[in-house]
Amino acid sequence: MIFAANFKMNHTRASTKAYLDALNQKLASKRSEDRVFIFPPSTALDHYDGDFTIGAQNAYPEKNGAFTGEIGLDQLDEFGIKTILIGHSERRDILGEDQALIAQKFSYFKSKGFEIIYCIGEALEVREEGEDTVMVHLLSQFKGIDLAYEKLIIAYEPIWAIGTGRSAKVEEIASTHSTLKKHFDRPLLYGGSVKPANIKEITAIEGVDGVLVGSASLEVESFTEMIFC
Ligand SMILES: O=C(CO)COP(=O)(O)O
Repeated sequence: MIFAANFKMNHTRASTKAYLDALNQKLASKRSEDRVFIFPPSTALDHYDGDFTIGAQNAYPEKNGAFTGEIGLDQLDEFGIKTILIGHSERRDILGEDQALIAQKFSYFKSKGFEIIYCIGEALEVREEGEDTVMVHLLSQFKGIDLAYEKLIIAYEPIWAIGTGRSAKVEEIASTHSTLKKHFDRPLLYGGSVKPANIKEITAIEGVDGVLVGSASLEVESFTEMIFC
């Protein structure tokens, strides 16, 4: 199983370090086949030792240059970061990233050999149109994305389940994952209100290879409870 923590705009450099120290101790007894990813805010990127992978929540698809407010390859290289999250709905919807920019980021970081966690997801009004419409929407978010990339992990995160406390139902996750998996042979994570109370039933679903967790990953006790569920 893959357990990925997306801190979003939470935690500081100091609190990330304290979190990772505590996480590291707990991970001493982790199942060797499980993988743990942490995506801290960019100000907390650093070299950290431990049985986990640190990734960037975002970066601009250039080495360096005149891109005010962004970080690029040079800033990630400084800390040996080789993992990136791309396509999160908050970046698509709040920061206005379109599919062309997302695909550009994908191609750039693929060319640099990054492991990419690529997010897709639909809004509630799309879900309400039914599974066929959901699929058309989700597949449109693969435009320009090489689904055969060997360092690709896909994360399905229905927007209506993110930060709402209301995860998608087991049947919805099972059916969406099984249809999505006809289109690629890569690990597929579920994200959206994953928490200790529902981790067992979500990770038991066929076609779920792991979880991408926001709110419930912010406390190290809660995140490790899920890893050891
Ligand atoms: O967006 C998410 C992870 O990327 C999910 O967030 P929540 O776990 O807070 O719903």
